[in-house]
Amino acid sequence: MASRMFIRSKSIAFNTLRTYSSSTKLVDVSINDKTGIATVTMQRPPVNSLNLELLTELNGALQDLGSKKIKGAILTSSLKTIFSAGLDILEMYKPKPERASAFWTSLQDTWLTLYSTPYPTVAAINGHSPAGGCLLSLACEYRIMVNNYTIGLNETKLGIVAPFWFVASMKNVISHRESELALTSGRLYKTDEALKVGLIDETAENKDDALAKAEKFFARFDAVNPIARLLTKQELRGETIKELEDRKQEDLDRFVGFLMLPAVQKGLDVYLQALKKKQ
Ligand SMILES: CCCCC/C=C\C/C=C\C/C=C/C(=O)SCCNC(=O)CCNC(=O)[C@H](O)C(C)(C)COP(=O)(O)OP(=O)(O)OC[C@H]1O[C@@H](n2cnc3c(N)ncnc32)[C@H](O)[C@@H]1OP(=O)(O)O
Repeated sequence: MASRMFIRSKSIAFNTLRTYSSSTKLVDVSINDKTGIATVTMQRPPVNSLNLELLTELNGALQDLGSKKIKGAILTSSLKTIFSAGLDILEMYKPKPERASAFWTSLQDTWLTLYSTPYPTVAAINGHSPAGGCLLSLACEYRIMVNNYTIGLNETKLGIVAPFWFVASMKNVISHRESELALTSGRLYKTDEALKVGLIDETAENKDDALAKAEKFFARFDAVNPIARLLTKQELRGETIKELEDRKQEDLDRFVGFLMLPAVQKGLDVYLQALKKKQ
């Protein structure tokens, strides 16, 4: 990507741990030379809502890492209290069909990339993570969440429906029963509740604690053959990936068609007004 800036800073004393860094406007990537761990940071204030541009940059960054020798990648946020507010509602509210198609395709592609990375992935969830934010976390292999925030697939609360691959992402992590209860009611779990049902794997005191715990997770693979690890991951995730690949166009058509329904637009309008009135 033309706007991407590559910096190699081996000789800079204050930055010796960050020998590779690639930063776009919305996504920062740094690789710690000592640990081999990449940190991918979403940085779209105020809430890291996932619009076409953020998704495109995120997908590009995750793909680039596939060609580097890294031990693992951590997905996190630059914001103090929000991991990601999910899909940018403004991409779905009164959309132009071409933009809506490009937007949804970029979400499908980002999920496919993240769900199938050759390197291990951890979501360091350092803030609220509703809907699309939860989806990104679910696509990682391990989730560590800072205390006192919320996470879940709350689509029904917006009058929209989580597509089959959102549902599959959830069902591959927590039980079918718990998924049904959570998705139909649009439940957002607090950190400790999410831990109880297995939606997250560990809690953390703060972001630094989450990053330290992510490093420990990657260390589990020190004594594991990387090819065996990757083939096992592919075996476990392959069916879900194939289903979206096979049904990509159908899923896109459903999304765009769904957005054009007056009742859906009305629901989004009400939700947006409620968000704004909150202050
Ligand atoms: C069978 C057919 C299937 C077809 C498929 C069809 C449809 C499915 C499609 C998609 C699935 C959807 C997935 C989603 O991700 S939808 C998005 C869901 N997200 C949310 O519900 C989160 C909403 N936000 C919040 O709850 C809060 O903002 C927060 C994240 C908890 C942060 O709270 P805080 O108090 O810190 O901030 P504010 O609430 O004041 O927000 C600041 C500012 O940001 C705006 N904003 C918040 N979230 C979003 C968002 N997701 N998109 C766009 N904008 C957002 C908010 O309105 C404020 O704006 P302002 O202008 O007032 O400053």
